[in-house]
Amino acid sequence: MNVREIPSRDIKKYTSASWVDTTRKPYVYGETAYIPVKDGYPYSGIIPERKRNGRGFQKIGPIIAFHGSEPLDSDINEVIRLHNPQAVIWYRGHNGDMRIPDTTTLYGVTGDILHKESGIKYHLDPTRVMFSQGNREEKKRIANLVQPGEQVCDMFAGIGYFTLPLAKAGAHVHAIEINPDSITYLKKNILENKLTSCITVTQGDCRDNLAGPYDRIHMGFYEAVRFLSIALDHVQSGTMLHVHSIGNTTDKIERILMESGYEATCQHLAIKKIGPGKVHTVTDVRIS
Ligand SMILES: C[S@+](CC[C@H](N)C(=O)[O-])C[C@H]1O[C@@H](n2cnc3c(N)ncnc32)[C@H](O)[C@@H]1O
Repeated sequence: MNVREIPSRDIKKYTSASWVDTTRKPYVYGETAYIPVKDGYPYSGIIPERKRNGRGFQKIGPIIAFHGSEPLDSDINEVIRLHNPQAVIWYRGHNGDMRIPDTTTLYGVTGDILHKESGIKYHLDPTRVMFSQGNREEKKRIANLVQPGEQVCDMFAGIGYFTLPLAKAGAHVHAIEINPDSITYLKKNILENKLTSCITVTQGDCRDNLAGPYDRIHMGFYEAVRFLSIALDHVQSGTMLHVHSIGNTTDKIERILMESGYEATCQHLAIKKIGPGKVHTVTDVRIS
């Protein structure tokens, strides 16, 4: 398929251009989009037609990560040919509450890399700390909700996945993280994005380090519901909590709110599919 390579952020600008072949879908990998070009129009490259059952992968900076079952040699060779990555890794899953990746390097050399997303720079080593591109839209949604000067707590801050977009949107963020490796990247990313004046970092268990009341509490952890009653000790009227889960846990959340004596409104949203029949979700809880 003939394509033109453009920055992904510009994709909407080209939807009605005369040269775009709208019968085919563009490929979007991180910051780059490959737009299918109609016959007879100039193109900048050729990529194979998307295979119906082709392997999906994530591009984290210059590293390509396959998730799920072990990729075939043909999958690996194809991504090397098309994307010339620094390394290709197989991400089998992650371990424990710190979400430490379980990976095998299939090609090249891994290490600290720079990944850019929505104008934010993230330093990380994807074999040491997790990164999910599927949360990109959720980061934008949350950042759009922020009012300048808000006091926000990010209870599971990691390397700054949500902390950095929240701070860039004008919040003051208390970022709590238990994994020392993630803390190292978090501090580096705060400096890199020039957000030192609006983020306070605490290394440790969020259950021991909350210091509310906060205007917003971000709980970006699939088991966030387990931490809800502790978070509720740090809210005030109007506080918004974003409680992540797998599947719909709104009933559980409403029960905890009731038992803790809080009135609130809940809105449940899907973020991404994470496996057969498994959806990563968020419930927005607004305390009355
Ligand atoms: C952002 S990742 C979660 C990604 C995904 N939503 C999930 O649940 O797998 C969660 C982060 O929370 C951190 N974490 C886990 N338990 C914690 C705790 N009790 N206090 C502070 N941070 C914690 C982990 O080290 C990890 O960096």
